[in-house]
Amino acid sequence: MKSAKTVVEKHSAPKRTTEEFIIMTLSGVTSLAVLPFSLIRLYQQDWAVAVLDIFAVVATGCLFCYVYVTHKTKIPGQILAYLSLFVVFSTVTLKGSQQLMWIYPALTAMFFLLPSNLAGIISVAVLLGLGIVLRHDITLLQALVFYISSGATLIFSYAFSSRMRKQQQQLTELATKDPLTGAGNRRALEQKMLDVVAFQRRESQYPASLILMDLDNFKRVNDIHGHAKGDDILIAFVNAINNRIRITDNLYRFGGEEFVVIAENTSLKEAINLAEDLRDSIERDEWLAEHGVTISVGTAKYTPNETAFEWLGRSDRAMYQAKERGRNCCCVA
Ligand SMILES: Nc1nc2c(ncn2[C@@H]2O[C@H](COP(=O)(O)OP(=O)(O)OP(=O)(O)O)[C@@H](O)[C@H]2O)c(=O)[nH]1
Repeated sequence: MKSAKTVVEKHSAPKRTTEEFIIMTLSGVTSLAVLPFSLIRLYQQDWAVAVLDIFAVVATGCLFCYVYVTHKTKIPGQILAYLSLFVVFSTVTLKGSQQLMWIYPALTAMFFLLPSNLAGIISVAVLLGLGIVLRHDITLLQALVFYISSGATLIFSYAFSSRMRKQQQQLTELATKDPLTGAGNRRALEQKMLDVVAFQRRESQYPASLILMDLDNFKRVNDIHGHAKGDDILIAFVNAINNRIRITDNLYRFGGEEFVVIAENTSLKEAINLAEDLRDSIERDEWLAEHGVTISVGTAKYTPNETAFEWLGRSDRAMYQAKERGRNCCCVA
């Protein structure tokens, strides 16, 4: 059994996610890049385009500040994507083909702000729309150059953004999942506990409980059946627990044969019932029973002003109590 003492207690400043970085870069650059043009349009008294440009500068500036302060990205990303297209489309409609080159950065940005397939569909629709708007303004050869160059931009952006998202997902899994069992790893557990404790300090009316499970006499199980079978048992155990808990509950591997369920919005009574259900489902699992697998369980509800370390420590002590009572049972802190 591992000690609970190494759980990180420090609240580090939240780091910027890739999405935040992308939206802040795009909105910041757009705001600064369009600013001189809005001033030129004002100077030229080209009011319609000046209003559009000033609108783009202010809106993208606001989006930058909003993401900087709140760290939220979903809605700001969508707004930025549609806003860029709207401004480019409107400027081309007002000023003609001389404004067409703005479509290239707008198209590229779309693929990093919206899901790749949606961005692809919208981009094709916008390119067709621009073709209709400019049908009397450009020659056939110019149209051909425009469609081939914008099509190439579109394909490149699609390929690059899809690949980036896939790699990002793989990296996230590597950083947060236990490679053997697929349960959340210790780092993910620590982060989740800090998040839950922070939430509990704001919204204490929603109870949260920890259920700490330790496989009994696992050393002996390994000695009898071999280490490889021991690994299979850990995988089967995680599958059995995942089949029983709610989708909103989270299962983490805390140490070698020690696992934690964080049950949010769950009272102590409900958590005690769940802990007993989990213990029972492992005992009743035919294959696990064949290998003599049982678990000892410690349950603790979050109490106000407690740190994540203290909370986990209480559930750890409850689990030790269960071991002392002869194993294959549940105790409450
Ligand atoms: N197969 C396998 N075994 C592991 C893994 N991680 C830890 N273990 C084994 O789990 C065993 C844990 O042993 P102990 O901490 O002594 O605890 P225990 O034998 O389960 O005894 P109690 O917890 O007191 O019931 C050790 O033999 C570890 O080698 C793993 O990833 N795979």
